[in-house]
Amino acid sequence: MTAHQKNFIAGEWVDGTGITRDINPSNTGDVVGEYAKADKAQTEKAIAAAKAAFPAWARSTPQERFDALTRISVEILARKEELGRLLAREEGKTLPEGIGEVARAGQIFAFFAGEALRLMGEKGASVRPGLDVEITREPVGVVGMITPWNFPIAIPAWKIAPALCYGNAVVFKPAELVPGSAHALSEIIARSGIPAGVFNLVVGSGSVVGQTLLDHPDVAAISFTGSVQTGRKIAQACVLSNPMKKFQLEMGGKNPLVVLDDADVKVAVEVAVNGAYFSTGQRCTASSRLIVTAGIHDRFVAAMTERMKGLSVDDALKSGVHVGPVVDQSQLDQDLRYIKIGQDEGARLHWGGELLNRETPGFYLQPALFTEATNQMRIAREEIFGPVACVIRAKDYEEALAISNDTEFGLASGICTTSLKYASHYKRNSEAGMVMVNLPTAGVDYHVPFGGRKGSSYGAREQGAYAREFYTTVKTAYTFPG
Ligand SMILES: NC(=O)C1=CN([C@@H]2O[C@H](COP(=O)(O)OP(=O)(O)OC[C@H]3O[C@@H](n4cnc5c(N)ncnc54)[C@H](OP(=O)(O)O)[C@@H]3O)[C@@H](O)[C@H]2O)C=CC1
Ligand SMILES: O=C(O)CCC(=O)C(=O)O
Repeated sequence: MTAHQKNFIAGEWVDGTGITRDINPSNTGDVVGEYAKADKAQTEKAIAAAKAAFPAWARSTPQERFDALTRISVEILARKEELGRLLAREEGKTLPEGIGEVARAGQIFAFFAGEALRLMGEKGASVRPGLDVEITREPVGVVGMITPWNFPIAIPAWKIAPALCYGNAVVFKPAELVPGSAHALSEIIARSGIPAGVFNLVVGSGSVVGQTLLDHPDVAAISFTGSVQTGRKIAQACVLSNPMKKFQLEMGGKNPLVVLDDADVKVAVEVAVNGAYFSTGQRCTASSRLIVTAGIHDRFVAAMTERMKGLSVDDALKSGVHVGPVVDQSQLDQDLRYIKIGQDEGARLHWGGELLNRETPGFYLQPALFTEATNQMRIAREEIFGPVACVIRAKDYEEALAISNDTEFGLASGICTTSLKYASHYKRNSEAGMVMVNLPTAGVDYHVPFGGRKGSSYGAREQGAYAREFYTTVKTAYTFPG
């Protein structure tokens, strides 16, 4: 077993007060690594280091920030196979999915390297004679990042890259389940030339490290992705802290995919299988409600079942595998609990849903498809976060749209149709932050905004140039030249 990896605080690699073990969900006998766990005092040190380093970094030139972010991007992209393997081994995504996610992280850093050069202010005339008005953007300060396990490198990248780009200092708390990718990313950032203290890694639990970030007055902002339950706690803590913190929350989804009578069945099945089951369904953008109109329903379900029979569910690192394991025992228990709930509610478990034995001990679950579900059932209303989807029959487009919007979430939505009229209508009327036509609800570009409505998201959008809303604060300056 490898020696344990350390946290990065004030430019030094430091030991923690405990150890967390990173377990491979494809083979629970395989320990990916051991990582130092920080406590409250160490988290406070990281915050103090970030606070001390912030003023100089805030005044660094766009060229310095461009250079550092470019170096990070270049190294991530050069090592995408190796890092993708680490990611697949610790999280259970398939190897191509892992490599794809790492590449996306590298591209995100490249994008924000360019953004450092593009940040401009505005200058205008005052409504009062002889005065000038300038509007500029300044960094927010120390930003705490609390990230989930399902995208161990892309989500940290899309928070850390814009934070550094706009001159903020960072304290990064990854999910305890996936410290390996977070540590590898932190090593790359540590050698990028960014001054000591500007970036800090503190691995540890949400209740200790996360809570310390929330409680500390020197943390100016929190960027969070994870469950709705934790998101609510974070919102309350940020509002009650003194001074109040800026915060953004990216939370759950119960994303609908509408399949209309006029859809190309082959396209619809590919879109649905990808959206519902790839990355083991562990995406907040996953399509877990398949809303299918009556005229295509039976053909769609039959073709979907055939396609699902051909999915290979196995060790994430094996070639040719389509669906890797569930991330851990607790998530697997949640998936199985919901499969039972669906059956008890009267939905029909049409295909899959059983535990699978493979060569190595892992959390293998056959992707599950429910039919005869209604939108009132818990399996259609609550986020399961696993390879479980349900088909809901709709009589026509209007009913499908109404069901699609009848949810407390609003992250992503999709429609499969060959009709321009319905595609356009759906894009305008779907109550989601991201709408896809003939494409899976999951899988997005890195240079455009990401986020949702209703219970899915709170605060400014992430990714693309829109990220500057969260990571900068606006200043309005008036000058009377005399
Ligand atoms: N929408 C999304 O993108 C995601 C949704 N989920 C949903 O959440 C469920 C549970 O997953 P899980 O990873 O446990 O999600 P959580 O919301 O519990 O965790 C997300 C992050 O928040 C941290 N955290 C937990 N509690 C606190 C707290 N009190 N204060 C500060 N930080 C905290 C976690 O730390 P740590 O875990 O290290 O203790 C982790 O880094 C999933 O089954 C799924 O339904 C999960 C991941 C992503
Ligand atoms: O769909 C994607 O590519 C991103 C999804 C995501 O960020 C998430 O599931 O947490």
